[in-house]
Amino acid sequence: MRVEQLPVQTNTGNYNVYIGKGLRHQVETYLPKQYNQVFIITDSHIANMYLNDVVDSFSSEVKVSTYTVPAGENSKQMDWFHECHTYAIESGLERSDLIVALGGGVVGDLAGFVAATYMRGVDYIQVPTTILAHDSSVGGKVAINHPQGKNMIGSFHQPQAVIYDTETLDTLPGTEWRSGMAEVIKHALIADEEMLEQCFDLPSFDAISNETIADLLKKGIHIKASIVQEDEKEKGVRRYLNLGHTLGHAIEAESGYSSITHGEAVAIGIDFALFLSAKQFPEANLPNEAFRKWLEKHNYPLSSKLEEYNLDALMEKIKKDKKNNHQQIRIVLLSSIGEPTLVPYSEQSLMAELIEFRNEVRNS
Ligand SMILES: NC(=O)c1ccc[n+]([C@@H]2O[C@H](COP(=O)([O-])OP(=O)(O)OC[C@H]3O[C@@H](n4cnc5c(N)ncnc54)[C@H](O)[C@@H]3O)[C@@H](O)[C@H]2O)c1
Ligand SMILES: O=C(O)C(=O)C[C@@H](O)[C@H](O)[C@H](O)COP(=O)(O)O
Ligand SMILES: [Zn+2]
Repeated sequence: MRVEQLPVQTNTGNYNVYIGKGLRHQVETYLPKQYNQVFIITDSHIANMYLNDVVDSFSSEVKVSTYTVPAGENSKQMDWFHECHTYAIESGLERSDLIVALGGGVVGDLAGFVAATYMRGVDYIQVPTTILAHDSSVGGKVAINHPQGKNMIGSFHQPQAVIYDTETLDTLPGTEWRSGMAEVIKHALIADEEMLEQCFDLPSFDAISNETIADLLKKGIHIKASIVQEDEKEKGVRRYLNLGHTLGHAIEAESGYSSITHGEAVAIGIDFALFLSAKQFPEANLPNEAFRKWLEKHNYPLSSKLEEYNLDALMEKIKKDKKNNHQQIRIVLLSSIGEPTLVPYSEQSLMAELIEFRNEVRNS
């Protein structure tokens, strides 16, 4: 079995992303140092499938405790964050110990934020189990949601390692493939035209070979790591990783973090960003038609979802987006494939665009 190692170097820490089959059985082997105690945070779906494997991967000298939150985005909130802290204290977790985030982006963001704050910060590792987590496990953004906005309470806290067992993807449901592939194609759109063509040419997600998905995940991780290395705390180019997220996050918050996945919401947001990009950069050769076809081919919700939301309510959420500056809304657009840029909009002009976009989707 081939294990690949992708380095990530940031101002606050360097670490490796290990990617290969069966790595959940060897988690301890890939840790950069020894820990006396580890505290594994996971969710109720993953606990049934992979928790025992990860627990068993530690030698008997290491004390292992585990905590399981309900599966789903609603665990990325204050009550569960507090519960994790309570259980960590009761388990006797010390400052020199390790937190393990075993799961998708929800567990990764929650457990990462627990690690960033427990005793003012302890080490943690990411053990991702979803396609989407090729994005969330790298780069150190950790957070929980607020009813008024996505990831509103959080920190930057880099993991000590990312140990990505691609075998776990065998059990991932179709909806979660769809969610994760939206972040894969996002990485392609902002940085790699060849990868974008590869995404457009994919067969249905359940027919993608192990080699192809591993290749796409590595390309996505490489793009993400390069951007994070240049701008760890999102003062500049890291904002480009937010392509599709201005509208995407507003949709998620409006849905009460329940009826749509992160990636599906981001996919709608990317479609909107491409719509705006074509107007801002009329000379550019943008893949709007190909992207829309890709959404249709893979059954992403678009028109049905857009009809569900009140545009004024979405705008209220957009006005709280973290990229905004001096009350000005700023959206990531593409001036061409691989050339993202941040474009300011007034509330009025963006509302006019949202209305036009919804009409365009209705008529398409
Ligand atoms: N920190 C970042 O940089 C970053 C980047 C992208 C997304 N995110 C965040 O990630 C979250 C979404 O992550 P996600 O899409 O992984 O969702 P998730 O963690 O909720 O996982 C999706 C679902 O799949 C289940 N699951 C996970 N792995 C499985 C497996 N191998 N087999 C079967 N079922 C499995 C989970 O139990 C859950 O029900 C959002 O909160 C988003 O904001 C963070
Ligand atoms: O890592 C980043 O930076 C990203 O923007 C990646 C996004 O895919 C991810 O959803 C992230 O959590 C969004 O961060 P936020 O700061 O917009 O909440
Ligand atoms: Zn995202």
